[in-house]
Amino acid sequence: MSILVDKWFAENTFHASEFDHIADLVRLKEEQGLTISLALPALNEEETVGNVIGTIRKSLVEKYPLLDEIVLMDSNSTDRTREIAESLGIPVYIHQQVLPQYGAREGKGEALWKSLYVTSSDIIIWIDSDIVNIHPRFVYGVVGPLLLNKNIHFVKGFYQRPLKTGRRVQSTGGGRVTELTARPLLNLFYPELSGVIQPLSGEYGGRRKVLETLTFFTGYGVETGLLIDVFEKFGLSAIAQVDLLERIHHNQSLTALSKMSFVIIQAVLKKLEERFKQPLFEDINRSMKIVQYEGGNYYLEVKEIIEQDRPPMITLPEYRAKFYLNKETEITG
Ligand SMILES: O=c1ccn([C@@H]2O[C@H](COP(=O)(O)OP(=O)(O)O)[C@@H](O)[C@H]2O)c(=O)[nH]1
Ligand SMILES: O=C(O)[C@@H](COP(=O)(O)O)O[C@H]1O[C@H](CO)[C@@H](O)[C@H](O)[C@H]1O
Repeated sequence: MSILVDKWFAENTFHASEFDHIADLVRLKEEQGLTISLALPALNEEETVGNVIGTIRKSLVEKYPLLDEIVLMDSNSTDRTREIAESLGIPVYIHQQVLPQYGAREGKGEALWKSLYVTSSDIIIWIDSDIVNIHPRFVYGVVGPLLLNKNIHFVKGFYQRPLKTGRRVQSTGGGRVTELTARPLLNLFYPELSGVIQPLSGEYGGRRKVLETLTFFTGYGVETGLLIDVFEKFGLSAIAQVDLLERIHHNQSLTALSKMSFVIIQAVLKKLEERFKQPLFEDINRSMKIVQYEGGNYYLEVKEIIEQDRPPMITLPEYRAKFYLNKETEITG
């Protein structure tokens, strides 16, 4: 196993600087007849979303036509996120209003799942919209391996992760759920994925023909579930990772990340049930007691946190009608 992981790590780990001749990427994209969409998940990101959109669009749409589409997939923000995005002229969707016949669930994964439906390209890239040090590399670095190697179907970014708490910024320390929950669990149960440096990174993407076949967890389990599913269905060689240098984002509180961890553990347990084809954990407790401390007193806040998933987008008739109807009629005549 270790040799397999080391070989993968050597062969499928890239650096963003390998792809900074963006004109070459555009040429590769056109030679392969591919299109590329960027979907931005956002929940109350008014502080950063405008700079994220402006920076990426200036470099990767206006200067170099690498991206064919940029959309914002909003989670019903209550701040100016949508207003800012609309003022910059990009399509804005509220995920709760997309495919309403399937209901609306809270969460980042729901936004990403529905972004498959509203975008149209062969390759979909996601980046978080709370990136403080945004740079085009967060997108072209993920696109690069997909254009370089047709056998790579899914690319994850990785980076140094400073941690900003209050006014203090430490050069490392971020990625707390990654280091304390996700990577330990993957090392325990999916050691083949132990070479993935940032399994939870929000900067990643892949080919539509792969992503549309995967289930999506609707909350913060989405990254974990997709990574495991791509590995299980397409193999480790279908996955690559790219060094995006450093990412500074809005760090959530430890309490918020404790809930995120609770979700990610559920995601791994669900994937284990699928691997062993047995309902191993269906009766586990999903009502979390969260310790709160206020005014010198402790109390327990009880919150039910159940990570749900959505079926592969390809199973939706609405999706097939949008992407395959012509092909189906071509075949059936
Ligand atoms: O229900 C949600 C929760 C989060 N996000 C977005 O998903 C990205 C990552 O979320 P967050 O920053 O909360 O996670 P963290 O990076 O702190 O783990 C950010 O762009 C959020 O705005 C979203 O679109 N919908
Ligand atoms: O990597 C992590 O531990 C968490 C929290 O990061 P920080 O400790 O606030 O830097 O952030 C990631 O996790 C989320 C759940 O997968 C992703 O949605 C985020 O994009 C990613 O930043």
